[in-house]
Amino acid sequence: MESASQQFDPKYVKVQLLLAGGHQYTIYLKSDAPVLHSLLTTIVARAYKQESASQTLFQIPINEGHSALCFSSDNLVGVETEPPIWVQQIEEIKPQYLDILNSIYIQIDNFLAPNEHELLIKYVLERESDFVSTSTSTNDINYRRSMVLYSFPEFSELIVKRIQTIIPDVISKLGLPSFAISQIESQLTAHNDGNYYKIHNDNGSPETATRELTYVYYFYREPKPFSGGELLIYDSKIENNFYVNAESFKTVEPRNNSIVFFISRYMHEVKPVICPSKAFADSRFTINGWVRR
Ligand SMILES: O=C(O)CCC(=O)C(=O)O
Ligand SMILES: [Fe+2]
Repeated sequence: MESASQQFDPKYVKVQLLLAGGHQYTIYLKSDAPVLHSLLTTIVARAYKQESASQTLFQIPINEGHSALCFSSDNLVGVETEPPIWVQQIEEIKPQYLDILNSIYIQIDNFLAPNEHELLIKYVLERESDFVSTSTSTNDINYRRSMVLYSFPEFSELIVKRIQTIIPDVISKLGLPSFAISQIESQLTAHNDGNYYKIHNDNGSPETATRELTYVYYFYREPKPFSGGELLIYDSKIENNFYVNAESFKTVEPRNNSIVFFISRYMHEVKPVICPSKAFADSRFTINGWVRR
């Protein structure tokens, strides 16, 4: 920290500190002074929201050492330097990725006993004619292609009861605060060759707003008669105070006799199913639904 007379010495840099609240201080620092380096790295770290941006205390002697300027690094808004010092941009860290909220899901294998799983497959194969084409709330015909069975009381009761026993554990594993469950809905779907469900969430309308959790139980005949049909669960980010999907996602394999739970607000999609036989019996079947608060 040097006197104003040194401002013309090329080894010195005139540094104007811009602090929160509109305060400004002008100091002169040697171009290789560690504190100058710290001031600049604080600005860089904060611009990129790095961990190293955690608070530090600057204590800078001024007035030839007769006074001290102390401030916390989080009050440092900017640094003006003369001659200009350009800080190298950090190319590989893109700030927006740091704000991504990672989606989490739970997948539990062997959810039903082998005999229950077998009976369920037999049950759906006998009810092919009761299946109807799915639709979406927007009635966009290109948004979703699959078949659905709305009434299957024997198995919906079984699944709902099983879910009730594990739901407190699932809620805590997903990091959600516990909530009182008002209802568990269920439907039975079949995705055959070329079927899909484009990106959507499950609680975006007034009628679905109380859905907290989505579950999907997968079942099909072995050997696996189709490929594709993965469930993609997108990570989120907040844009203009709204949750929107990020580009990144988790890929869920629809494993036979497994059940998946995730937060209904997450955006998700079902990739197209490839089922060479095109036989209904070879479909990717699910019992899926929603846990409402
Ligand atoms: O079949 C799946 O994997 C998910 C289905 C789904 O997202 C839905 O029915 O809302
Ligand atoms: Fe969904």
